[in-house]
Amino acid sequence: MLDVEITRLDPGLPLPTYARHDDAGLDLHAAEGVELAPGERRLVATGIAIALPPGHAGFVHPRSGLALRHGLSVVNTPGTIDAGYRGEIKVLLINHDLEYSVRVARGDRIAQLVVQPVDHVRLVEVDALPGSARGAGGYGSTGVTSVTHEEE
Ligand SMILES: O=c1ccn([C@H]2C[C@H](O)[C@@H](COP(=O)(O)OP(=O)(O)OP(=O)(O)O)O2)c(=O)[nH]1
Ligand SMILES: [Mg+2]
Repeated sequence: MLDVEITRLDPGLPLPTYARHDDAGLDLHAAEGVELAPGERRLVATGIAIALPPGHAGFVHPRSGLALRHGLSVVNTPGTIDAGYRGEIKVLLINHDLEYSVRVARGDRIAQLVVQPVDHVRLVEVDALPGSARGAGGYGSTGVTSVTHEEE
């Protein structure tokens, strides 16, 4: 278990917690109530600031239940929290629903923060890269699926 220092910029909110003990993400609370019209995005405060240890980063992920039920997600998913960042963690919410507004109340758990170790790499420039089975293949190179879209 890694200790991460946190300050509450909004003492009226509970600290983020893992909803279940082996969950990957700490649920982040909204520090303000907001209403998002269809397609609207809004930067929402969480009332906390943290000091991640060097060699780590935090990633702000959407919550699947809110995405499924309301189309509520994170624009820049996952948002990146740098180890050196001491400002307030904010969540860039977006309402993907085409019809309905989404209302978020202060205190709602709007997103989840996953803390992970991250490597720094030293880039070594070469004339040619080593071969691999995949090579430059991508974008469905391993086969097609039965997924379709409606033709105009
Ligand atoms: O969802 C997010 C994403 C970022 N941040 C904060 C923490 C992060 O360390 C800082 C910068 O984020 P990022 O590097 O993604 O933004 P940028 O556009 O590259 O800005 P900068 O030039 O400040 O790095 O903003 C958040 O609070 N929430
Ligand atoms: Mg940046």
